Amino acid sequence: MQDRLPHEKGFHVSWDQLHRDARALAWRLDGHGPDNGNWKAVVAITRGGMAPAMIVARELDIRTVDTISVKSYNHQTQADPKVIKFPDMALVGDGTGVLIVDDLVDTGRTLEVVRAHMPKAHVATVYAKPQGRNQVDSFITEVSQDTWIFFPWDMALQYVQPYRGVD
Ligand SMILES: O=P(O)(O)OC[C@H]1O[C@H](OP(=O)(O)OP(=O)(O)O)[C@H](O)[C@@H]1O
Ligand SMILES: Nc1nc2[nH]cnc2c(=O)[nH]1
Ligand SMILES: [Mg+2]
Repeated sequence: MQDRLPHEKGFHVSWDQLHRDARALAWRLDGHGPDNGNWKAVVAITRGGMAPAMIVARELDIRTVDTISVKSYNHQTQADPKVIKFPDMALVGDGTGVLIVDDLVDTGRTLEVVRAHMPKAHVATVYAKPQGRNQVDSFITEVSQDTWIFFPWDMALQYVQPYRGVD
């Protein structure tokens, strides 16, 4: 058995796939906000949540978009998550009517920190791993805990050797 090829070592998400999955997330959330089905605002968890948050906000016609910046991973190694920039807390309050959007939940530690500041918000991610799934109210696709998800902003198209490579 050969070593796995680079494109087999994780779950690789294209821009197109991300767009479809973020739209599916918006479809799931549509009409479920607390104000006659409407949501008050979207808060993206930077940086990975920004692209999905933009797509969700566009689909649900939510014009108020803010960010919360959490720093935890250095490449694939996790440190203690820290909030380094808060959203406008006067706007988001306890989180009622607020959609918090991130690209994925892995261990759930990032969301644990974010939820502590907006306990009534609805948390939505596009992808979820089992360990962090309970931190999320809505998600689209689950992958196994040992899968690394590669996002389009972290990748480039490149040549790969065929399975039966030439010597
Ligand atoms: O559930 P957890 O184990 O806490 O991991 C999930 C978080 O990790 C990644 O962000 P990262 O901290 O790498 O920063 P980035 O979004 O700026 O790339 C991802 O975008 C989530 O926000
Ligand atoms: N890109 C990426 N960032 C992460 N942060 C925590 N888990 C992951 C993952 O699977 N992929
Ligand atoms: Mg992130």
